[in-house]
Amino acid sequence: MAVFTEVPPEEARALLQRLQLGELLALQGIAGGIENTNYFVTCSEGEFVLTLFERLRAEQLPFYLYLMQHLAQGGLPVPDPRADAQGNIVHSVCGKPAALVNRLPGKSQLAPGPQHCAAMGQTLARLHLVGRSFDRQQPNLRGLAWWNETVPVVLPYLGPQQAELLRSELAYQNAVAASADYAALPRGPVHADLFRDNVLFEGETLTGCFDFYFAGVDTWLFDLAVCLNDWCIDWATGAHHAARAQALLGAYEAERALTPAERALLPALLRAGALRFWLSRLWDFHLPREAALLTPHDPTHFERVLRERIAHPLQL
Ligand SMILES: Nc1ncnc2c1ncn2[C@@H]1O[C@H](COP(=O)(O)OP(=O)(O)O)[C@@H](O)[C@H]1O
Ligand SMILES: N[C@@H](CCOP(=O)(O)O)C(=O)O
Repeated sequence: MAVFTEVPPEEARALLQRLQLGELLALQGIAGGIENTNYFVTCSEGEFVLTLFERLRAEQLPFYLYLMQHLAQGGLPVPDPRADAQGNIVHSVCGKPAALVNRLPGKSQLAPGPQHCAAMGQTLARLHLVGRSFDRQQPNLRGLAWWNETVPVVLPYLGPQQAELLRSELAYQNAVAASADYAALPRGPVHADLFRDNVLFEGETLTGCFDFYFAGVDTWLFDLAVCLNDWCIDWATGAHHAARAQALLGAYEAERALTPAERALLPALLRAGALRFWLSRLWDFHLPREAALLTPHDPTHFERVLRERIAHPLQL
């Protein structure tokens, strides 16, 4: 994690009191994640996760928190935010906007096999389908507009070959986004960061998906591409892993078949998914923030994934 803000026990006790969750038994900073401050909270009413939002504004939070509530009510294994007696699910802790959600069981599977990938594909398709009846709107704030703003910020830190790749990929993605096939892609709420470390398993059963704080309305295909780029590659080289990808895509399509436009644009959106995380990792690496427990992610990994996706476009 990151603990950007140290939460004194009395602040946690005050929140538990407002939410009628009983006595604080333990408060433990979490070493995982890079965006927000997270603590495991144990109290007489159970186990929870307290998140203090460090970069997001309070007005952005209802979209994420109500989306989680909607998906949880739709039967998906996602955290359900706790409300106070007035029904508020955005709280304030240490002067920061905060949420308290149930702690999901299980552990991340960082070396998933085809069965785990199939479970991920099935859950992702269900998430998309249940999300259709969610009526709030918020764009993916790490989408094309953000890429266009961020490329000039990170370019000065790059060597000539990296800079050329970044510029040419951005131009390519702007052209893709202007195409008729792209306009035809089905859209809805997407998680947009469903990496292995944001998913929990017990054995081969998927028991949790969390960290919805990059969610937004975007193409379902982008969400699928983000998953494939993390779950279904050779993690050392960034190369496509056919068996895991077939498992993930097959299980996804058993719930929702891809449209012709989606099949046509999957190679382009795999590149988009790699560009998005190369950019955010470059930003975090070269323009880091202070935090008590923060391990920045390696940007060169997604440069490799992007080069792989360009050199070997996926044929469905
Ligand atoms: N609802 C949850 N249930 C169980 N563990 C959680 C939950 N939310 C967060 N975690 C744990 O906290 C860690 C950091 O959370 P994450 O949302 O990834 O942080 P960040 O928003 O900073 O990226 C995760 O790796 C996981 O171990
Ligand atoms: N998954 C992203 C970064 C976002 O971190 P998370 O801990 O919030 O998932 C990456 O790997 O770059």
